[in-house]
Amino acid sequence: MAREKRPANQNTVPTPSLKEKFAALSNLPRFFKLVWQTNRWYTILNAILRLLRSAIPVSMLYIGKLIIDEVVLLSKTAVADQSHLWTLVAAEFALAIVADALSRATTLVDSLLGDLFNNHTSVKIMEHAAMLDLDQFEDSNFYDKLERARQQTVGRTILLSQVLTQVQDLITMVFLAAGLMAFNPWLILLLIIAIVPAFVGESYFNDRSYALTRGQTPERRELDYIRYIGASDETAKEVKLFDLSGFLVNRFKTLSTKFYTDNKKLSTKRAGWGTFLAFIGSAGYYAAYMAIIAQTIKGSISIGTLTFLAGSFRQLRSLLENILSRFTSVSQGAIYLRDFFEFFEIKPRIFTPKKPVPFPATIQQGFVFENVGFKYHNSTNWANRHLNFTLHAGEKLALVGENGAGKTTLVKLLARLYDPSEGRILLDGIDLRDYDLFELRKGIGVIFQDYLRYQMSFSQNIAVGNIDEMDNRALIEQSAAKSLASLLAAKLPNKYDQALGRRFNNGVELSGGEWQKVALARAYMKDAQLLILDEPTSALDARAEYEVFQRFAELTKGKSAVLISHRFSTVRMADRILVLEKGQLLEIGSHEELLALNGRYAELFHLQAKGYR
Ligand SMILES: Nc1ncnc2c1ncn2[C@@H]1O[C@H](COP(=O)(O)OP(=O)(O)OP(=O)(O)O)[C@@H](O)[C@H]1O
Repeated sequence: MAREKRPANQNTVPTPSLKEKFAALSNLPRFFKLVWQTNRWYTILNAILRLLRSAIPVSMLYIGKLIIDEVVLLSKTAVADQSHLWTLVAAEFALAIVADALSRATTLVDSLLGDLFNNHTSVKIMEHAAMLDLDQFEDSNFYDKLERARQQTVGRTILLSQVLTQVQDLITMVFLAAGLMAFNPWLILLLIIAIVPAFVGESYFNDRSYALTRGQTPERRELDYIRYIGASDETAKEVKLFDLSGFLVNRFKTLSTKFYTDNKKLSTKRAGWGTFLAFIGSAGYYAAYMAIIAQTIKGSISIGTLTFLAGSFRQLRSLLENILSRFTSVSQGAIYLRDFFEFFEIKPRIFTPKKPVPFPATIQQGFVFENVGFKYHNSTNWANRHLNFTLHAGEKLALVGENGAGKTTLVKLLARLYDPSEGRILLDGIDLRDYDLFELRKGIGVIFQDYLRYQMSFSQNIAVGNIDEMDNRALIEQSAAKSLASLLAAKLPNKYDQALGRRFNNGVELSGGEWQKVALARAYMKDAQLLILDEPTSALDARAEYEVFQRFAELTKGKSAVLISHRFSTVRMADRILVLEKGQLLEIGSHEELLALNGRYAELFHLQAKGYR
């Protein structure tokens, strides 16, 4: 998409044209559909309340006119019956009460509907984001879009009431204009002349501020990020030891000062022009006022009509001003809506085919890599290339290679977090892409080296391995026993219900190796056909690692497994070892075979063994 390639810099974000703004209004029906879906009863109630409110101003003005005319009449003549006058006053009083009640009811319904809308769209964003691919999350353009969509959920609540108020004001204006036309049509013309300059000014400055905010999205993300690393439990240790706070504060100051200066420049200019244009508007109003006064003196209209016309003119002027300036913010809101809906248009590229093959209950042959190559979308280098090998059913395969050799990428391809850029991966003779994605992910258990340390309870930290079994305490305890995490649970004050991490009250922090045992238990939560452990034991002490792998071999008998480790004491327990270099397969075979080959594996093995001698 051309828009995505545009560097998000304030100077390069063009201001939307009037045509673009009108075009953006076409997003409103879709927006209202979303509002309707949020809560149809509140939407209907809101419409009724606003319709009633729009008739109030003209009715008030008209009753006011009748009251004044009646007072003048009573003061000039000797009529004693004042009942008509008091009826009118009572009517105006009743109307004032109704107006106030309607206004409060509208505010209430607006805010309730707004809150519900906020929740509804936040959930939709979370659901949609969960469907998207890993590589989409690794794209900064995508993040900008996600960020803007998130901002929309709050901003759209305002848009909602703005659009509704706009409609209400338009109807009010029709009522008032009809009254004005009945007495003095040319006043409408004067009104328009008084309003247009202010509108043009508003519109210009709103556009500039939209462009400014939109252009600042990447920097705002950076600002949030700096704020987060500057003060969070996860980063505090490094920030202190490396004494980063000065560096972070400086970066924060630079960015925030730039925002402040940019915004200040615009706001100051806006205030200056706003004052001048408002002056033109006031001059128009007083010209009309003088004309009406002159007519009253001449006797061609009554004093009541004078107050009615002056009131109508004043109200129309502020209504028109509001409507016109609101038009700019509504249309800009509608342009933001485009960002919001565009986010929902991002479709995952990795999905279940229309007629998926069910994932095998027991893998028969295994996984076959046929000339598999993969390149990250933001990289020109191949992370994996020309991979040809078979992971047999029930086989334990270890991946060995230097940092960046492509081991993690290979297992991500197995779990279909990415699809190969070239070649294919077959499972029991069928392309991985033909299987049901959900079943595939259920059938494969993966623990990555950068597994998450959830700030949740001990049992929940294990249950995330198979969230459907969250309440199955027996299974959680069994899994913990398998990974040796159960010994740890026994020592915690609240056992399996112990909150982990320091973020929330009474949380207990674990050591790196202890966290790994907890994460490892996740792998045992499901009866996976293929288990992938990406350096899951790097933080374990030597004895614990030995025990973990002994158990792992026993517990996963008959199941396929892929292990990534830099420790050869672990690696040699595998049936076969695959040595990767620069993304390509260099050697494959059992520990003994590779030693006999005397190639890279043998070299690395002896290198490590020497270190222990
Ligand atoms: N998300 C990504 N986007 C772009 N390039 C990536 C991404 N992840 C990894 N790479 C690159 O792909 C190559 C292979 O990375 P990979 O993580 O698979 O290596 P690895 O063998 O698992 O390394 P390590 O032993 O350090 O964990 C590296 O050159 C790395 O820079």
